[in-house]
Parts: sequence; C-alpha cells; structure tokens
Amino acid sequence: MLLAIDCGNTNTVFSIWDGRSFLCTLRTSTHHARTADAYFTWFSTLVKHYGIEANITDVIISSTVPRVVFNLRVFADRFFGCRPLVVGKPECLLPHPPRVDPGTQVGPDRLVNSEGAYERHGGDLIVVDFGTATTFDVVAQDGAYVGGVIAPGVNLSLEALHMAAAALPHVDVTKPQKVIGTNTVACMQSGVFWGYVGLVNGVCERIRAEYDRPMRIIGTGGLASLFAQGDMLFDAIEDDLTMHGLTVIHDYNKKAQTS
Ligand SMILES: Nc1ncnc2c1ncn2[C@@H]1O[C@H](COP(=O)(O)OP(=O)(O)O)[C@@H](O)[C@H]1O
Ligand SMILES: CC(C)(COP(=O)(O)O)[C@@H](O)C(=O)NCCC(=O)O
Ligand SMILES: [K+]
Repeated sequence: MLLAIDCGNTNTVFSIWDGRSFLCTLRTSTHHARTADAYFTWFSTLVKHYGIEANITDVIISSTVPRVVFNLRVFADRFFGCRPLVVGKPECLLPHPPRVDPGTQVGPDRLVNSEGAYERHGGDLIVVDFGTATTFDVVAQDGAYVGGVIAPGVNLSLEALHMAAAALPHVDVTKPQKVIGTNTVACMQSGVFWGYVGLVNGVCERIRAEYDRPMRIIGTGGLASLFAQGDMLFDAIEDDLTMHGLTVIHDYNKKAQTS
C-alpha cells in the first residue's frame, strides 16, 4: 500500500492508497519541528481508530515546505522501511516535465495537481487550488505544466486585514447574504468572498485570452466548493486532486523502475 503525503504551508494530509481507493485521509497542521516519532504516534493512533489494516510499503511526499521533508523521510524509513519518493527531487520522475524558465523551482503541489488533473481530464486546463496561496496552474495539451498565477490565499487575506487594521476582527470566510454589508463582519466577508470570485474569474478569463485554445477549469482545495456557490466558473471540483496526482506519479516511477 502507498502512503501519499501532501504537505502544504498550512496543513499536511496523509492518505493511504490500496491501489483502488483511498482508505483514509488524515490531516494535521504543518510544523517543521514535528519529529518522525511524533508523526508515527499521531498516524498509528488514527489508523487504529478507523480500524484500517494498513500495510504500507511505499511512501510519496509532495511538500511546499522544504524543512519538513527531513523528518518525513526519517518517518518513512524508520516505520515502513522505505525510501520515499519526493516530488521535485531528481530521482522522482514526472510523466510530463514542466516547461518554465530555467532555474525555476515550481511548487511540487502544482506539478502534482497538474499530473492529477491531466490524468482525469486531458490537457488544456487551468487548475485552481485554494491553499495558503491560491494557485492557478496551466496544463498544456500534452500534459506539461507551463506556468500560471500565484495569488494570496483566502484565509491569508482575511488574516492580513485583521492584523493590519486595529478595528477589524478575525472572521471566517463564508458566502455573505448580500454584497452590501451592514456591519463590519459582513463588509469583510463580502470583500473577501466577492473579491475572490472576481479575482478567480478575472484571472481565468485573462489566461483564456492569452492561451490560444479552449480550456477547462478544475477547482481543488477545501474552499473550492464554497466559491463554486459564487458563480465561479469551474468545470469540475475535485477535493482529492493532489492525492490523485501523487498516485499517478508513484505509478509512473514504479513502472519506470521495472522497465
Ligand atoms: N472546508 C474548509 N472551510 C474553511 N476553510 C478551509 C477549508 N479547507 C481548508 N480551509 C482553510 O484554507 C486554508 C488553506 O488550507 P489548505 O488547503 O490545507 O492549505 P495548504 O495546502 O496550503 O496547507 C487554511 O487556512 C485552512 O484552514
Ligand atoms: C505557491 C505555493 C506557496 C503554494 O503552496 P500552498 O498554498 O499549497 O502551501 C507553492 O506552490 C510554492 O511554494 N511554489 C514555489 C514557487 C512556484 O510554484 O513557482
Ligand atoms: K496545496
């Protein structure tokens, strides 16, 4: 069985893949000082709690936080006796290498999202991922990641507003009843929600104008379904896109090893 780990700047997600389906998805906050032993204590407790018979033989990691990779490598080695594949490292092959400026280190999450989306939908895609940052990944007709857009994340924007303005409270993102807010919280929620709908639709429209072929838009990340309520133009929303991409890349590397 494969343990797929997607480490973002806010959350780290572990999923067990048995070759056909994900047996469970476990989430913890990302913290670079968490040790291999601490990962295992947390992981094994939850796996036992859900009654899962996990026989992990392989581990694949995508991490936007380079510092956490060391402890995750130790975790894989110590508890599962395996050397993990780490997306972005030279030994981890990609089915479709990116075409970007020389020397650019594309976020591994974006490469993984691109592979996952291409496997399901084919090429000519915009993948929008609502994480700590909101990323737009352009996947070419042949499956290669060819660039995109990085915008501040939804929660980051709300947090920045709260931190910078003494009178603005911390608020959670939600779809407001009306655009014109009649109290501070409603005004902030409207600004972030409708501001974001405008941002995503505007960026996608401009990408489409610059790219010379019809494109489909795939949304992912926890907040994608919330924004779909605000006339964002997604052709599909897939919460497991990053995990799916990790299984695609793992399969590709396994096949390359045996051929
Ligand atoms: N379903 C959800 N509802 C509200 N907020 C969410 C949801 N899912 C994720 N978030 C928030 O969105 C932000 C990004 O989360 P996540 O997608 O895990 O980011 P990353 O991959 O960068 O770690 C975090 O602040 C998280 O708390
Ligand atoms: C843009 C990101 C910060 C998004 O990370 P996330 O929101 O998933 O934590 C990450 O993909 C990253 O660090 N990228 C490196 C620069 C690039 O992709 O060009
Ligand atoms: K992410």
